[in-house]
Amino acid sequence: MASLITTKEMMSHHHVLSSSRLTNLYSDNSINDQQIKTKYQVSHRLFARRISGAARAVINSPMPPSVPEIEKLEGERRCHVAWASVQQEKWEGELTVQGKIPTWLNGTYLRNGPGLWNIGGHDFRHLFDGYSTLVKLQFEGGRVFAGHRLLESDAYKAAKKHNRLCYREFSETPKPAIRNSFKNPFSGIGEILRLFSGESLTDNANTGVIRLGDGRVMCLTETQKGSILVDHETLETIGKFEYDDGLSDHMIQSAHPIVTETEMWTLIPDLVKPGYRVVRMEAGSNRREVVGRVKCRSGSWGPGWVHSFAVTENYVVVPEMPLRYSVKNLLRAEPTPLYKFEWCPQDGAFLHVMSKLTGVVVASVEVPAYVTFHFINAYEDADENGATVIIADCCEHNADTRILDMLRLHTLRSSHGQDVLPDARIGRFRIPLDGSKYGRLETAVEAEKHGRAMDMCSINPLHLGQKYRYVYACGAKRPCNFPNALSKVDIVEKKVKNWHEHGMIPSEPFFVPRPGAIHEDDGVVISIISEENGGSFAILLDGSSFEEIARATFPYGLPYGLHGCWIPKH
Ligand SMILES: CC(=O)/C=C/C=C(C)/C=C/C1=C(C)CCCC1(C)C
Ligand SMILES: CC(/C=C/C=O)=C\C=C\C=O
Ligand SMILES: [Fe+2]
Repeated sequence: MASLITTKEMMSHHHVLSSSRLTNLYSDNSINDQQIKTKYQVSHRLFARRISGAARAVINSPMPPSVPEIEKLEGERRCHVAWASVQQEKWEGELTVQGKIPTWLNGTYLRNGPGLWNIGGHDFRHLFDGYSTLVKLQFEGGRVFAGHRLLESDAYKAAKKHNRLCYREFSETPKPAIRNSFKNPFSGIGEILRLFSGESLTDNANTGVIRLGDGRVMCLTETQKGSILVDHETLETIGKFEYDDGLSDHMIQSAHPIVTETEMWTLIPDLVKPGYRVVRMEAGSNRREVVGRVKCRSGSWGPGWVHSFAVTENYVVVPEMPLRYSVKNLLRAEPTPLYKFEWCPQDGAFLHVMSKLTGVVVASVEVPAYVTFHFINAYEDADENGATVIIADCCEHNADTRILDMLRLHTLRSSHGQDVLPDARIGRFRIPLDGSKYGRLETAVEAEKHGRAMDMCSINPLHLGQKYRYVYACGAKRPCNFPNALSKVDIVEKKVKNWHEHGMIPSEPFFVPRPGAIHEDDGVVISIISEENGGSFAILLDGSSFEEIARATFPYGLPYGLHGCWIPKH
C-alpha cells in the first residue's frame, strides 16, 4: 500500500498536479493567456502571504508580491478557493486546533466531492463534473489528523493517462480522439449502445460517501458504476463495489442511499419503462433485492430525476419530479440548459409511497411542482382525524430549475458577492394514505430566516424516519451567489440560528450525536470551510447552541465539497 505523502514531499513538484489548471483560477473570459498567467502567479503569491508557512509549501510560492500588485489584484475578481482545483493528489498531516474538541468525539469524518475540474488543458463546466476528492478529519483525544486524496476511479485514471476526458461526466461528453475520428466511435448507434450499456458513463463517484452496516465505506454518484470502496484511514481506493444482483444494467441509481446498521435502501430509475425500482441490501451482502416497483404517473418519456428520496419507519417515499431524465438530452454531446434533464411541469409532479414490507404502493399523490436535490427526513404522523399521513421534508428550490445552471463553474467563479442565488426553502409534503388524489406542499419555516437558501442538509441520524425537530443545512447571508452560512432550523418552534463569517463557503453541516445523549441536538456539527483568502479549516459547532467550539486549520485551501459520513472508532 502506498503511504500518504508528507508536507515535505508535497513541496516537491512530483506530487503537484499539472499546471493546466491555470485558467481555472479566473472567471473573466475576456482576459488573454498571458494575463491569466500573470494573474495566476500574482494570485498564488498573494495566497502564500495570507496563509501560513506550511501553506506556502503547498502552493510553492517563490516571492511575496509588491504592494501595487496586491492592490491591482484586490480590485479584480479572483476565483474563490471553493471553486479552484486541489493543488496536489494527496496530503496528510495534523491540523492546528483553536478551541477545544470534545473528548467524546473519536472517529473519522469523511467528505466526498468534486475537487479537480480540469484535465489536460480541458476545464470542466459544471461543479458536478469534477473528479472525486475525499477529505478526512480523524478526531482522536482532542487532536485532528486530516488529509485528502483523489479517488482512483477508472474515469480519473484514464483522464490522467490520456490527458483528456474519456468518460461521460455530469455535463461533459468526451470528444473522439483525433486518430480515431474517421471512425468516430462517439457517433451513431455505437455511442447509443455505449451509453445504454453504461460503458461510456463515468464511475467518478464524487457525490457522497457512506459507511455500510458491515463497516465497508463506499463513495457514490448517480451512475451505478460509480460505487467505489475506499479505505477510510488511508483514503486509498480499494476497488469497485460489485453488485451481484443483475440490476446493474439499469445504469443509474440515487446518489443518496439510506443506510442503517442493518440495511441500505436505494432507488434505481428505469429510463426505458419510466419508473423506479425500490431496492434493499442487507449489511454484509452485495445483493440488492427488489422490494417493489413504482410506475411513473406522468406521460413523459423519462422518469423524474431522483437524486435522493426519503424513508419513514414503514414506508419509502419515492419522488417523481417534473424535472425529468431526457433520453434526447442524454444523447446530445453538447449540454442543454438543463443538462440531461427537461422540465415538464405540464405532466404533473408526484410522490409515491411504498410499503417497505410488501412493496405495495399505498399512495400516489399529485403535488405542486417542485425541484429538490435533497430530502431531509420523513415520518408517519396522524392527521386531525387520527388517519395516517406521511410528512416528507426536503430542500426545495421553489420549483425553479435555475439552481442547476447556477452550479456552473463559470457562474460560481464570476458572480462571487452578487446576490444571484435563487431562493430556496424547507418544503414540507403532506401525503394522506386514505386514497386522496392530492398531497400538499408547504414552507416549513419562513425562508427569510435562513437567507432564502437551503440545501446540503443533515439531521440527527437517530431520528431517521421518525418525528424530528432539527435540520442542519447551508443557508445564506445575502448578498451571495452560493449558500455561505450554516443554519440550524428548529422546524417545530420555527426558529433559525445562523453561523456566518464574511467570505467563507461552508460545506454541508454534518451532525454527530454525542454518545448517550438524550436531546436531539446534543452533539456537534462538522463543516469544512473554504476561505476567501485561499485557506480552509474544519469548524465544529455545538449542536445545541450552534456556537463555534473549535476550528482546525488546514495548511492549504480545500475546494467546496458535497456529502460526508461519520465512522465511529470502536
Ligand atoms: C455530483 C452530483 O451530485 C451528481 C452527479 C451526477 C452524475 C455524475 C450524473 C451522471 C449522468 C450521466 C453521466 C449520464 C446519465 C445520466 C446521469 C445519471 C445524469
Ligand atoms: C450544492 C448544491 C446546491 C446548493 C444550492 O443551494 C447541491 C448539490 C447537489 C448534489 O449533491
Ligand atoms: Fe446530494
